[in-house]
Amino acid sequence: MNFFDRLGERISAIDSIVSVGLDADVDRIPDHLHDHDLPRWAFNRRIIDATHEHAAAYKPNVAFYEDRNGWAALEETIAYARGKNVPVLLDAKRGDIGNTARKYANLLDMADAITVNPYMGRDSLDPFLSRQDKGVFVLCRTSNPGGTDIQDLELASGESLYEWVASLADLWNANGNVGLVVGATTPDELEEVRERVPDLPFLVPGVGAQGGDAEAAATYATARGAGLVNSSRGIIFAGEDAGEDFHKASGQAAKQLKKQLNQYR
Ligand SMILES: O=C(O)c1cc(=O)[nH]c(=O)n1[C@@H]1O[C@H](COP(=O)(O)O)[C@@H](O)[C@H]1O
Repeated sequence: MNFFDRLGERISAIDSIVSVGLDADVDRIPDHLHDHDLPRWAFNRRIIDATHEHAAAYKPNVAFYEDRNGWAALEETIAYARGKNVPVLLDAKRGDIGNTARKYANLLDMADAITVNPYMGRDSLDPFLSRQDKGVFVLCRTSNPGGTDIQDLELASGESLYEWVASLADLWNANGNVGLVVGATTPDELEEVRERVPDLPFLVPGVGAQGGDAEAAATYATARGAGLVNSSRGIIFAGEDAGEDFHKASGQAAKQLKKQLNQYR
């Protein structure tokens, strides 16, 4: 089954478009977990137990696992999340020449979807796009302040680069497996991109810690029954000062975000 059909089923089943970002910053996980062999896995397991009823997807950002023991923690985390029937979107932002991209695309063997960077063009994404059963989220208008530096540049056609990327991604969607990443910190752009590509589901990061617009995020994220609004630090570190009970606050934060977003869907 196509990734977005599976995601749509998950969203309907739990009535939630929340993506829980598993950005397990080793410097912020509670002290008592540092006795474990894989502290990030111990942390994520508790977060998943506390949040899975509200999680349409989990989104581990690989940056938080790219060091010694990180990969083992990531593998355990992904297997556990998928074991709970929650799709896993690997936030890897890959994109390289075709020969290298072929190898990067092997990441999809362990996850349900991935984020990719379109800067190097179509051939750099082909190895991902050809995986018909997996989701491919193309960076379009990112949530960070520097998102304006390149993505907002006006092309000769009068449209901006991020608008052009949205249209290209639509062309690349022959397998029905392409989505876009559009940040919640730029609600006007979210609306514009949604008008331009009515059929592409969005991953909308930037609510919570980055202060993005939850109403706009929920209003524009969904297409073909699928779409995600992600919060990472706002959920997983909600109980940072609660010691051994840290995960309870994360469960509450995920539930709260679900309710907030559901007001606008
Ligand atoms: O691709 C992403 O997920 C992403 C794109 C973007 O434009 N902005 C953005 O914040 N992200 C990721 O989404 C997560 C946001 O984390 P919080 O700010 O803690 O909610 C991080 O993993 C970011 O790398």
